[in-house]
Amino acid sequence: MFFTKGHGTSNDFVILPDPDGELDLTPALVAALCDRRRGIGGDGVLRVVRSAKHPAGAGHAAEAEWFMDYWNSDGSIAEMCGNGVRVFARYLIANDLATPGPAGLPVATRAGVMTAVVEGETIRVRMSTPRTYAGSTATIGALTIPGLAVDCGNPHLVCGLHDGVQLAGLDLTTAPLVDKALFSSGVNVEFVEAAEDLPGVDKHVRMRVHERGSGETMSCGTGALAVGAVALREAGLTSGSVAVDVLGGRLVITCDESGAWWLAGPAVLVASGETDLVALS
Ligand SMILES: N[C@@H](CCC[C@H](N)C(=O)O)C(=O)O
Repeated sequence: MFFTKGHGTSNDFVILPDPDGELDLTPALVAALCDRRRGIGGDGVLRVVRSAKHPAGAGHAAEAEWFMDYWNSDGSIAEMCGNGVRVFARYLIANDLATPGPAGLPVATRAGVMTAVVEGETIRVRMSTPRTYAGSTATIGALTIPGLAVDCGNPHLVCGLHDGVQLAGLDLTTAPLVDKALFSSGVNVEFVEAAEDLPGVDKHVRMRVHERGSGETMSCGTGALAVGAVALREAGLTSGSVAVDVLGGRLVITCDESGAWWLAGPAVLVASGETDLVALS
C-alpha cells in the first residue's frame, strides 16, 4: 500500500491514503507501520479518508471533506493530534486533494473540525479552546510534580518545574505515574520550564512530553496548546502568544483577541513509497 512520511517539529507520522475507507486498519497494523526497526517508523498513523466514508467523520462531512483518522504508535486511537492536523493539511494540498479557501482548510477529527492556514513553511491551525479542569500530579521515580489537567480535545497534564528540577534531567523512558481515576482514558504529560524572553511573544517556555500511546516524542501540538494555555493563565493574560520549544523545534500558541486558539509550526513531507503489508505483519 502507498504511504507518505511526514513530520511537524519531529513528531512523525505515516500517512495512509484511504479516501473511501476501504483499508482494514487494525492496532497491529498501525504498530507494525510505526515500528522504527521493522516498519516505516512513526509516532502515529494518519489515515486520509473522506469524512463521509468514516463513521467518526460522517457528522462533519458538510463542513470538511477530509477526516484525519489518527492512531498512536501502540495502535490506540486518539481524539486529536495538533501536529498531525498540520501534516495532514500539507499532505492534502501537496497531493491536490484540497485547496485552502479564504478561511483556510477544514480538517475533521474526532475532536471536531480544525481549520489549517498555510503560511509558507508554517501551517497554523485553529484549535479547540483548551479547558483547564483540575489539579493533579505526575510522579517520576522519587519526584512528584504538581500540574494542571487540560482538555484539548484529548487529555493533558501540564507540570511546571521548580526548585532546581531540570527539564533535561527527567527520565521519560517510562510513563510518569498519574491519577488513574482522573485520567481514566490515559493522559499526555507535559513538563515545562521557563525560557529566556523572546521578542514577539508574551511567554517563552521549554517542554518535554510523554504521550499516551507513543511514549516520549520530540513534539506534541495539543501538548503545546495545553502548555500555552497554562502559561497565559499564569501570566494573567486572556490573549497573547507563547513560544513552546520542544525537542524537535519551536511551536507558537496564540490566543487572539477574539478568543480563538492557534497552533503554528512547520509541517514537512519527507518521503513517499509503497509498503508490503504482508512483510510488515
Ligand atoms: N502528538 C500529538 C498528539 C497525539 C495523540 C496523543 N498521543 C493522545 O493519545 O492523546 C499532537 O501533536 O497533538
